[in-house]
Amino acid sequence: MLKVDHLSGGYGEKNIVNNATFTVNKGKMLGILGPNGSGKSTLMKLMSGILQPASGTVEIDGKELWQYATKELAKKMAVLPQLHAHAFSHTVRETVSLGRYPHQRGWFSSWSTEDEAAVVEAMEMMDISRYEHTAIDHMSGGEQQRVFVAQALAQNASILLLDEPTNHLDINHQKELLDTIKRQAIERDLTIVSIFHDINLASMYCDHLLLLDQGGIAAIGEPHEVVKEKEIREVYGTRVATHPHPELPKPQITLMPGVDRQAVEQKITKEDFSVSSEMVLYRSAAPLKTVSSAVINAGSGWFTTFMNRRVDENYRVSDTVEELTFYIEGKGFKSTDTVAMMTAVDVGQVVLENCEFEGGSIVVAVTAGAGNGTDVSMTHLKERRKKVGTVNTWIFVNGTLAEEAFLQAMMTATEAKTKAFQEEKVIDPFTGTIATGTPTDSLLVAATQQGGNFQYAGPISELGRHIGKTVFKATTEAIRRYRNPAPH
Ligand SMILES: Nc1ncnc2c1ncn2[C@@H]1O[C@H](COP(=O)(O)OP(=O)(O)OP(=O)(O)O)[C@@H](O)[C@H]1O
Repeated sequence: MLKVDHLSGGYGEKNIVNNATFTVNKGKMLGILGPNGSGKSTLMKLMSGILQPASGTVEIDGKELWQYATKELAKKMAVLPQLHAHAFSHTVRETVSLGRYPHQRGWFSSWSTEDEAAVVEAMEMMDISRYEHTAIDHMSGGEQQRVFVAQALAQNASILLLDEPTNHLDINHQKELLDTIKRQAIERDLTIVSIFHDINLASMYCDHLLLLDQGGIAAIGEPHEVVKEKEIREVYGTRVATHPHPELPKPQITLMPGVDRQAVEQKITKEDFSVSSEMVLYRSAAPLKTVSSAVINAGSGWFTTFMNRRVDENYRVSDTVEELTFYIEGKGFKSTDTVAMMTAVDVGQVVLENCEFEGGSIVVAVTAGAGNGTDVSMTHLKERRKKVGTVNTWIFVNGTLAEEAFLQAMMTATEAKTKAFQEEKVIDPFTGTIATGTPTDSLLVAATQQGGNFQYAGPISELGRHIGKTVFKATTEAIRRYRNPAPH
């Protein structure tokens, strides 16, 4: 265990680090974050004993740093300093072997099988064995960095202090290095303290984070307690947005540029939509912020092309995404910039509605098939397919939506669709009750993110009221057209 208690110090009279108190337990990894000059390296130097503290203590396993003899301390603690352009002419193997010095009695006179095994293992872990005989001044910055990490690992200390270990490394080597270090922490119960400039990497790999601001601890805790928009903005002086990592319960940040988005001013109306027997298509002049359950590019993103494609009733392919991607590209659109849905319903019967209101307007497009009407409260049957039936609903908003407004718009639209099914008395053929939708319905909300601000889109908000009313109207009309198609 590493314990830092009321630690202050710096260079000469002036303290750079002020009153730092924290502990790092065995098997845990602490990330130190902070802007340039905030004192991260100085704190590390105080922790490793390179600098004498002005006050406070650093304890390893209950004993203060100064009570350890140099070699004894080196067996306990390995340090990876910030890498500078030094021109060593040692080979990789020689450099890594230097990590074994605390285990030597005389210089290399007592090279043991244990020393050899530690060096070989460290070189393998850092993927540098093939450069074993290369002089490190002939290697790239990233390769050199891996050599020095291998040297620290070869030391076999229970505490690792790392100053920007991912400096110079490409994304794959950053990941490989941090995976290795993290695995070491878990398997060998190592205590790791590492300085990071990359907040996202630190959040992903560290158990705890410490945010330094002008030598003082501005925040300490689990990543979700430290990586917060307000804290990061205050300490780094830059605007960020936080969002969850897709696979891990760790927050990530995205920088917000100081330069505004160069958006083309536009107002979407239903007259901009093209309808053919093959598809309903809308192409926007500028990317629209979109949330959808489409087949291609579901989830959230920014897109300019929106497609509702008609497929044959007997359309069956093994990979729908691949087939639809191919179709989109074949039509001359970019699949990375297109949100696409499919339906077996006659898309020529699409209902398009404009709705103007205070501060904005919306366009709603609905294609509906009611042959597979499903009562969601009674869906106990597995195979339900009867006839053609999918409701694809698009809502385009001329306005700026907050995150919650996107989700509320989807809820409001779903309720409006269900009400339309009720109004049109669409029956679930398997249960005989009124259907609430179909099993394959899709929904899309896209906004220009210009003009009026809409924080909410629930049923009593200005935007929600109009979404509810317009989606209900368009869906009832689409169901009527499905039942009683108008000639083209
Ligand atoms: N050897 C030194 N002698 C005197 N002052 C120093 C020395 N090293 C650093 N400083 C000062 O201490 C302050 C903190 O430096 P430190 O290197 O700890 O910051 P850091 O957070 O690691 O920065 P960076 O992100 O740029 O690496 C700086 O203002 C710096 O000028």
